Amino acid sequence: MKVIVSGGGTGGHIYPALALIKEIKKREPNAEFLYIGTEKGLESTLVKREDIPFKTIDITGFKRKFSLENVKTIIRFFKGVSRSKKLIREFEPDIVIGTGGYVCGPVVYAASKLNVATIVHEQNSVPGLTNKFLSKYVNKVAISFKEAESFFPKEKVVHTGNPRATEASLVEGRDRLTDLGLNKDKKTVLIVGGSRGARPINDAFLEVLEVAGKRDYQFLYVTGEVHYDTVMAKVQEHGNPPNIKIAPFIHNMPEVLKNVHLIVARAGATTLAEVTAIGLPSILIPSPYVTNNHQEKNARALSDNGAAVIKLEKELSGPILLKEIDAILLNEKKWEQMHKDTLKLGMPESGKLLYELIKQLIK
Ligand SMILES: CC(=O)N[C@H]1[C@@H](OP(=O)(O)OP(=O)(O)OC[C@H]2O[C@@H](n3ccc(=O)[nH]c3=O)[C@H](O)[C@@H]2O)O[C@H](CO)[C@@H](O)[C@@H]1O
Repeated sequence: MKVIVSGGGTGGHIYPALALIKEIKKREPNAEFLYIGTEKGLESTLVKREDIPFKTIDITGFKRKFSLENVKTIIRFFKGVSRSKKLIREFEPDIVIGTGGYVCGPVVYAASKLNVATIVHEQNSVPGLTNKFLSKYVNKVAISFKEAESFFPKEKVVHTGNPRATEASLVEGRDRLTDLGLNKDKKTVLIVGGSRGARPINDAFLEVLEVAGKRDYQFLYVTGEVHYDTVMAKVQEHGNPPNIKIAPFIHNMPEVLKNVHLIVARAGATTLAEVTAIGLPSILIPSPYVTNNHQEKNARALSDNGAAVIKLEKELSGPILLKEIDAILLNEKKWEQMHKDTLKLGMPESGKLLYELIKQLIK
């Protein structure tokens, strides 16, 4: 099988693509892949770490308001389509799969025009602009939340879930805490603001750093690459508590998720696919800066089922965050209930479902 995958910008679009590649490789070791991304996006770092051929196109996002930038974006889009057609003709894929982010727009569109089988994978409960546009041209739309169904042509929608759920559920639970300077026998809270970090979450936690430093449990605090130096400076000022370890970014996050007891995070859809796959209780602070407030809707799908506690950014403060962490981590019964309710929402079979959809289209 020959597959082109395209998705990028942030981890939430890239990791599902990488997880899908892993899933196909597991079943068809001779399968060949080409990943198309942008040079500037996070995908250029993440995909290059894997042994996957990577090519780029030059494209920017579309602004919702009218602007001169949008005219340039349209020109870049058509240039991207023509470069994508070239790459597709050279590689001769059986299928082209887009996992969101604006880079997959020209790639998947070009494939549909060349009559190559196409799928877009939507991670969120409310789709982004690119996937909505592409849904008119593709053969199938694979969704992760049932709530996304109504945004797409009904006959094309298949509820596969997010292949990263499979990766998270299958990963070995080797001890990553010791590697990170933590105690593997203590309860651990992971604080992470999505693939690029989130300043409001960082600020809230920094407010209570000294109190948190006296807790019996410990923290793995992932700041995001761009915020790392600022946070580190503040942590040093507060005496660098030994039960709090700071990292800018974590590679192979599913391994770490298996080692922690609670996650405080944004409500990015791929993170949620991972936590539900393994039943990890969460405190979610949806980003209010995303299209159609989709993170809050992602988060509600969990909290409405007892799987997560939501704190909106406007009601977030350090003491409130620590109180919510205590309420879950120090109450076995509550933790157990959240664990069970979270697990019920998981779709660890997602990788297989998406693989089967691909096979159906290319047979
Ligand atoms: C600001 C923005 O537009 N965010 C969107 C973006 O978020 P973002 O890229 O933050 O998406 P997610 O939270 O869904 O996924 C992050 C991914 O990165 C991984 N990870 C994260 C931190 C780290 O240190 N190491 C690591 O590997 C996580 O395990 C996960 O696999 O894509 C998501 C999926 O479409 C959307 O739901 C989000 O709304």
